[in-house]
Amino acid sequence: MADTFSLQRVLETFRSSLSEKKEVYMKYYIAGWQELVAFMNSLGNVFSFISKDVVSKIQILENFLLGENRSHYVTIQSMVKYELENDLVDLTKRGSHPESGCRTLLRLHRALRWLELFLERLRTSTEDSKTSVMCSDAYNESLAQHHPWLIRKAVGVAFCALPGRDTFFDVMNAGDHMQVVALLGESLPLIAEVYQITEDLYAKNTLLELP
Ligand SMILES: CCCCCCCC/C=C\CCCCCCCC(=O)N[C@@H](COP(=O)(O)O)[C@H](O)/C=C/CCCCCCCCCCCCC
Repeated sequence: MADTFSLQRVLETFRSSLSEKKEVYMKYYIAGWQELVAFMNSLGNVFSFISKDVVSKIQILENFLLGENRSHYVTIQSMVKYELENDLVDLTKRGSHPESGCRTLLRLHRALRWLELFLERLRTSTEDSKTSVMCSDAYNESLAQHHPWLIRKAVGVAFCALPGRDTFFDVMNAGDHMQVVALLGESLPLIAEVYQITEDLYAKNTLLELP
């Protein structure tokens, strides 16, 4: 992974994650999250409890991707099929498979919706828009409904430490504000497509509420 965050690279990674058959390659999905975590780490220690959680989930998925059953973890579709056919998923309460690929990826999948909503707000924001408000509105509309009160409070505190809109635009390393807005316009449909494909797959297999 390169040192400097680049929105273009996130875009390329999510683009690479989609196969011709519209399956999602785990390798690139994870790589996309690694880029995003690198960005979050650059924001300071107040976000470390969030990035630690994402990193641990990435690690669980990477272990599957490199492990002895790796041939079943090439795409999200093959992972779901393999884990369900072999009873490797705790479907109603946590039991003998508390860290299945399906439940771990579901947590990142929900966060991808937050990202989509946040970036859309950033894309359409004006000079006086506040990143903390955009971030927390996107959070309340997505991830918050899956988090207990304590996490929601801690996340709310972290949002107050977010840098302003100009800093966000600069760290994306995509040129001036107009270029960033254009690149966000290009990236968002891709992120939305990856999200929707995963959402439909999980819905079809009744996996959207995995414990
Ligand atoms: C393009 C540049 C701008 C955007 C860059 C954003 C970079 C964001 C990187 C990561 C986003 C956060 C992903 C959070 C994943 C959360 C997964 C989760 O829900 N975990 C909880 C449930 O897990 P289990 O207990 O069931 O295993 C876990 O309890 C939560 C722990 C920590 C709180 C997570 C809060 C997420 C808030 C999302 C906003 C992040 C703000 C980042 C600032 C840019």
